[in-house]
Amino acid sequence: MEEQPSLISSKLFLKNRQVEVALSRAVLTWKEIKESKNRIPLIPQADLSHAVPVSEIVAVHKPEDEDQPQMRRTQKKNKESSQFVPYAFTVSYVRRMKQHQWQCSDVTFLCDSRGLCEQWIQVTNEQLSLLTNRPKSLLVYINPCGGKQRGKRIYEQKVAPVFRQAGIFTDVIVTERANHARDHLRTEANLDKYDGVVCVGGDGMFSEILHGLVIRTQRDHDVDQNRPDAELVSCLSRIGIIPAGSTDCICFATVGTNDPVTSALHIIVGDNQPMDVCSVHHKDSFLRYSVSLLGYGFYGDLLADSEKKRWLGPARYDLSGFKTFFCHNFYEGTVCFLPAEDSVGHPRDKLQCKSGCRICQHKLESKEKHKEMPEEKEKAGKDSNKGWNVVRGEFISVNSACMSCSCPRCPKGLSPSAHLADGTTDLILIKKCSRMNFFRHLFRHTNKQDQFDHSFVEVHRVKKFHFQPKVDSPEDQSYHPERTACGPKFSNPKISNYSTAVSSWTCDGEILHHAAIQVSVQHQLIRLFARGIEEQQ
Ligand SMILES: Nc1ncnc2c1ncn2[C@@H]1O[C@H](COP(=O)(O)OP(=O)(O)OP(=O)(O)O)[C@@H](O)[C@H]1O
Repeated sequence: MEEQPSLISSKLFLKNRQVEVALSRAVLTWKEIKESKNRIPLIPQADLSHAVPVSEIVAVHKPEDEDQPQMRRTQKKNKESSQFVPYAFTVSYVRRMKQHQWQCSDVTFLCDSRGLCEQWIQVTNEQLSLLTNRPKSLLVYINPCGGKQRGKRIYEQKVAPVFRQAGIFTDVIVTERANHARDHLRTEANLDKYDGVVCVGGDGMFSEILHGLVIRTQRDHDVDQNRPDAELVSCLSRIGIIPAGSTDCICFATVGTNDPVTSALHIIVGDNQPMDVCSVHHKDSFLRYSVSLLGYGFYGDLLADSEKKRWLGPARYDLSGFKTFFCHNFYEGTVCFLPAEDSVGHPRDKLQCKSGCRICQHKLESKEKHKEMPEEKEKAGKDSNKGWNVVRGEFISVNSACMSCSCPRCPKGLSPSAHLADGTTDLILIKKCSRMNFFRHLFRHTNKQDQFDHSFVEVHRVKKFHFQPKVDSPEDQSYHPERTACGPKFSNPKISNYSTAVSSWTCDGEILHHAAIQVSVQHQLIRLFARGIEEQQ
């Protein structure tokens, strides 16, 4: 990397040691200076040098600005060692720990003049003020009932102090009922006042924020969400997720860990991770948005059962998982899908979506090119019935993973190579097989073997898909699939007990009331305060 000129550099003290400290536009560095025994000039010790990118500095302040106990301890220590250098300033910065965890670390430098100390604070603050991607004010929604009901405590004890330190203004709303956050965002929230929205809770709470923001944006732009082919308008506000739920799958897949302080720091440094969203329709009416798992059959049954056991807390997923596995139901239906032919990736290519993902980037570039060629777009529109594939059969599970869906329970995820922002979803079809074979498939989610390498599993990277169960559920009775674009005709045998013939869809943990659905991927509809999973350093 090209070395940039220093904006300020001085010999300061760090604890009892003399250090050479320098700040450039890009990086703050400090190196210990040691006098060698034979008194040749001062020699910097490379192994004692540190470099912090300016973009990862949280704040700079005088130690007495701080009200935290940790800071008071630092001050006390400094007093003991600073009889000769009484002025100090502290730089708080992001420090990478193991497993993608970030911590806010402090380093306090001692100077022998007040003027020098103030100059350092001023020059560093000037550089921080140039980082325009950082949020200055945030609207925070806390679900006090999610996960182990610790959302409020997590926010107050771990997150609010770091936001305060970074000088972020916050308005906090503790929700009083389900859908409080969604309704507030949809109708009342003055979004112009904020640089982003923070969700303290689990995936269900995130889904509320997602719906509130997306619905509000479409309404503000007069977009009819009931039209499955409507081109939706991307949301301007970024969303930050402070994990405080039971699974926190979306936080884990976009940050790499479920740690509230790590998430708070990603918000402070103003990270920006675009994300695809699936819109789900039944006939011509909008049902829901999804960013992670849409699952019919196994996962739909599992979620429906676990909802009845909410009182069990996170353990409900294990219990319902066992029960659903032993029931071993399968469901007849037809899946039509439009493959993502322009995608450079494939669900089995083992190319994981990481920070700065090349595949998501490629898609964005080709979208920009496409925008410049309206006649091609028109042609594509006219041919919208072309290219659809049809699979009929009995399925244990039909899943669509818009992201890897990795979580602490399943670190590889349902589709390890799915991408956050490439405009596609991975459609996984698990056809009828023995219970033992299904177990083998599930077990491969926990080891290095390819979970898609079975004769009864198909996986496709798609832009759109439709599902029609063989038997209509009561909610679907008025649906006429003969009229859909991909046009397969379905018989409707009179089976009186539909509950054994039709499963339900789970859509990011919520149960849908229709089994016949149409799904479209909306490319980069939202943005998160995250950067995707970084390569381990
Ligand atoms: N004040 C509230 N009272 C009751 N329910 C609420 C309240 N605020 C939000 N909710 C609802 O609680 C549901 C569950 O919340 P959340 O997602 O935060 O936790 P979880 O379900 O335990 O975690 P996960 O979704 O990660 O498994 C959400 O669907 C949300 O709509």
